[in-house]
Amino acid sequence: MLLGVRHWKKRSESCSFSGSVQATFVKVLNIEMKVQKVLLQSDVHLKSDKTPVTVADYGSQAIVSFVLEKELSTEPFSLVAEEDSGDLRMESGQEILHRITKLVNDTLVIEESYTVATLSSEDVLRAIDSGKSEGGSSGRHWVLDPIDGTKGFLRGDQYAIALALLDEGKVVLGVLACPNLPLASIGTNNKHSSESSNEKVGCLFSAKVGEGTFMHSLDGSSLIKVHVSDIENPEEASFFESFEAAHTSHDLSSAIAKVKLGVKAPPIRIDSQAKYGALSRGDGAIYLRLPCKGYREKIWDHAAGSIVVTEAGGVVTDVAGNPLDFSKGEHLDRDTGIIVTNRKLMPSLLKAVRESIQEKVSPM
Ligand SMILES: Nc1ncnc2c1ncn2[C@@H]1O[C@H](COP(=O)(O)OS(=O)(=O)O)[C@@H](OP(=O)(O)O)[C@H]1O
Ligand SMILES: [Mg+2]
Ligand SMILES: [Mg+2]
Ligand SMILES: [Mg+2]
Repeated sequence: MLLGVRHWKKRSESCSFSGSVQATFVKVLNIEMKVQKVLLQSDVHLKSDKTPVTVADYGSQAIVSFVLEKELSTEPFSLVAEEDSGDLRMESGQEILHRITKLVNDTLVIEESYTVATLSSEDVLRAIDSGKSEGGSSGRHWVLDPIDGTKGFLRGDQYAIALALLDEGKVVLGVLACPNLPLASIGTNNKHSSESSNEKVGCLFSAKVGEGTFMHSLDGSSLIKVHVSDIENPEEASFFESFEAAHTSHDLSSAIAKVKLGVKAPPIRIDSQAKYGALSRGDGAIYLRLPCKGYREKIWDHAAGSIVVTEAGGVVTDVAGNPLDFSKGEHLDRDTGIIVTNRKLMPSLLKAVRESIQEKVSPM
């Protein structure tokens, strides 16, 4: 763990992102893993868009935001993050706010460099609302998904904590923690394999523009540079997609992968940006995300994952083949879907996607 933290610190100095932020980030993970085990139904709430949010989502956002702001006290601080305090400020939100405040204080006490006076509920609300920035094409903005794949988190499956840095609208840093992702490959196209890490679970991916992608184990015992699969024949590629059928069209991706490309392996369906992490180390060669028409993707669902993949040699585009544009505020500006693969497979994948979408629009 410490090895990963020191490594990150060295690579990130020019971006004012110190190792203690990373260390605290890892502490947040440990708390989330604990919360995941004991989570009570009463700790789960539905937001206005009917998606779930838990004490762990709010607690994670408060801690990461609090620590980042402290670390970066000498420069303007801007954070675009998923959660806001609206529901917590209502009468009905007081009980959950109390539990979040306790969780945040319990976590910060463990991290000695942040032992401040106990935070009040108002301090916690303020920390959560630090994430209200809108982002955009100028200056620097941190982008945080405190728990990506909340539905996976609640099932005890995959989830991620995703933090990225935008500079003039481009992603320049990303860190993706996947506490439930095995260190060993979960796919068939694995470039990365480690005999000794077969049983271990918990990976932290980090990427800085121009410097590649690294995978750290959460216990700090290993650190490796990772690369996407170099498979050229689509038939041999395995592909990732969302676990939740409501988040992507499983039928359309099956038509693209099986029918058009001849992919033989069944889809690997996992929650969250853990898909980007797994693809960056070559577990599979393709990630297809084809949401319902009208769904607008948020930048925090893709910023960290996309740099983790591109720095590992992969390509991330919309279905027209254009790079994702993170400079337009909290939404990606297109609603057409996202495809991810290696450079060799991208032309045939793009062609297959285009044809399948066309056939869906005008069935024979
Ligand atoms: N309708 C719809 N379509 C597409 N995407 C949606 C939709 N609703 C939600 N979301 C976002 O999906 C995020 C979860 O990531 P995945 O879809 O990759 O994972 S999974 O569906 O849980 O398998 C999830 O992230 P979190 O809210 O951080 O969990 C949402 O931002
Ligand atoms: Mg959510
Ligand atoms: Mg998310
Ligand atoms: Mg989230």
